[in-house]
Amino acid sequence: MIDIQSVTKRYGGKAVVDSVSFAVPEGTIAVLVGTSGSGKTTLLRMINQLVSQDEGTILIGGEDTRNIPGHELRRRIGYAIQGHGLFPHRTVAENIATVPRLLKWDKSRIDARVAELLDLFQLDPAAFAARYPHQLSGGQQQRVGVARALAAEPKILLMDEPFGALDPVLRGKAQDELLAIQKRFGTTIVIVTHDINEAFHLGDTIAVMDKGRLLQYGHPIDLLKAPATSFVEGLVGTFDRPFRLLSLDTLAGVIEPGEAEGEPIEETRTRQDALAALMWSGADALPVASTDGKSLGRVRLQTLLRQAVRPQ
Ligand SMILES: Nc1ncnc2c1ncn2[C@@H]1O[C@H](COP(=O)(O)OP(=O)(O)OP(=O)(O)O)[C@@H](O)[C@H]1O
Repeated sequence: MIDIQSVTKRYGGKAVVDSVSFAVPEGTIAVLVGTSGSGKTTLLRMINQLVSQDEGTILIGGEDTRNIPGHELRRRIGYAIQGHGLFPHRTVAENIATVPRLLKWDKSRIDARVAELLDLFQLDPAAFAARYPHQLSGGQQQRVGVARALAAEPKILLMDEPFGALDPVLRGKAQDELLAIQKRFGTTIVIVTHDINEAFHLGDTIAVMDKGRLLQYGHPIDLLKAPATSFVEGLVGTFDRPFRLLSLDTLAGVIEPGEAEGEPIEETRTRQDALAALMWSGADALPVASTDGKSLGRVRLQTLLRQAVRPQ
């Protein structure tokens, strides 16, 4: 658990983070969104004490971060930034091994961890371990950046616009990779993004910042159901709300018995994906299949439309 209590940071007398409080439960993803200059990066960097707060307290697992030496804290907390920040004169393997080496892991453990992470990010160790960052594509560099942040198995991962430089297709893949990794390791993640779609896709909770203040913090459904201010309402998109709502859940829960014509849709896809497929095909029901291709029933347009109504 990361517990941020009334944290303030001032530059030149002006509060750029202004008495912000919220808690991120263990094993969940909190997304920070908001206007440019609203204090998101500053807040993120206070969690690992790259920036020290002027007021307030940040507790990690109940421990006040100011009582933990900065270098130790930053070894315990993974940090990935836009543009990945890889060391240009170190190989991919050496980059990923940075923190395990500082922690004096033995060589065989480091090698095994590097190989595991490269595999996990679908970078063949034989082809990539010995390359230098400039010999990788932007998307590959970004994955190495996240792999490096995860190398010492941190319980907490901070990410500042990690996918900002990726094209939409790679960005979607990187998001899904992150969700899979988070599920596997139970990592607690705080991620800054400008992309509200990314926030809804990744966030168990979303924190909306404006001018240093936290306007709202809650489950994505809370933001849709009861936006705290007109700024939040505008951010979640008045016209997009029903689609966002459908994007939060998979098809499990709306599958009905029966048959339907057409290409089956997998049960792990979102309800928004199913609505799009139904609209595109002009059908009023589609077959649903499990990931291994087993037929599970059908999803009906009418059922999905009922799910898109403003929650009470
Ligand atoms: N070291 C610093 N010295 C002075 N002012 C700073 C410093 N770091 C940040 N600021 C100011 O604090 C405010 C918040 O900056 P921050 O980078 O946290 O915002 P942000 O929400 O992450 O912005 P963006 O989305 O554009 O990255 C900005 O007005 C910025 O100019």
